[in-house]
Amino acid sequence: MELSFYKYQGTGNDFVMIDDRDSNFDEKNLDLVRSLCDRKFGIGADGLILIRNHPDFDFEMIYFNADGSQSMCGNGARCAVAFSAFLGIIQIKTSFLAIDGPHEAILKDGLVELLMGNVSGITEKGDEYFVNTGSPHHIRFVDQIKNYPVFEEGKSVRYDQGYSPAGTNVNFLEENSPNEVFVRTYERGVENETLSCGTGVTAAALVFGTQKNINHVKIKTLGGNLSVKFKQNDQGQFQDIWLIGPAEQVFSGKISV
Ligand SMILES: N[C@@H](CCC[C@H](N)C(=O)O)C(=O)O
Repeated sequence: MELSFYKYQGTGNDFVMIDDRDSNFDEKNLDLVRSLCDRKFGIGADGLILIRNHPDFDFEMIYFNADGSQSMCGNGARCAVAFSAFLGIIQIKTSFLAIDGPHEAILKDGLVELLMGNVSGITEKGDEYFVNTGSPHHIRFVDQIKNYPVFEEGKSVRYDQGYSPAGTNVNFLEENSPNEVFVRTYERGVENETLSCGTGVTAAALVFGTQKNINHVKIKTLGGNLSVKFKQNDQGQFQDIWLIGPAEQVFSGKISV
């Protein structure tokens, strides 16, 4: 059988996208997800996304990491919005469902603005932090980030007993300026550093923005630039969190499965 697919990337976080409005893709077939994401034997991607119909939303995004596990994906959601516009499902604004609940998004100035779920707060872990932005994220500030051993240190925190059994994504941050931070992320489910992680840079922006007392943070990643805007209430909860950045189609094709 031949499967039609599209390949998207959002600041270098790359995804196999499948128009599954007919619900033909067997989402229990994790071997198929893994083989499609394989960079040697398949299409190659950090994750795979199914776009499905939903009675109450413009569409439903079903996201898988490259290893077949599931969580919320910020860059993947921005790509899903761009893909849904390409398919003609949406125009400028959308309301869609993801694993962590409903989201809104706007296509504006060639970028995708994604409304993230509310965040209950930041947990301090010594001089490091934990934030759940739909996916779990550990945050560590480092010096000389471009030379930092992200794979080794990220893997060590990801498998730390304190995060067992679910594990966590791990983000390393360095301040570039009072309103800009460089972020590198080790991603659970990819089990490697990715060029960018949307839920990760959102977590990073909430920590950095709180420290600097600002509510608009610019982010640089190895894969490009993003920004995050948010509001914080007196109880330390975050709302109106917008992740903003590019999402582009790279190629499309058919693969035998
Ligand atoms: N790349 C994603 C995050 C995907 C989920 C993560 N790997 C996890 O399993 O928690 C993003 O852009 O948010």
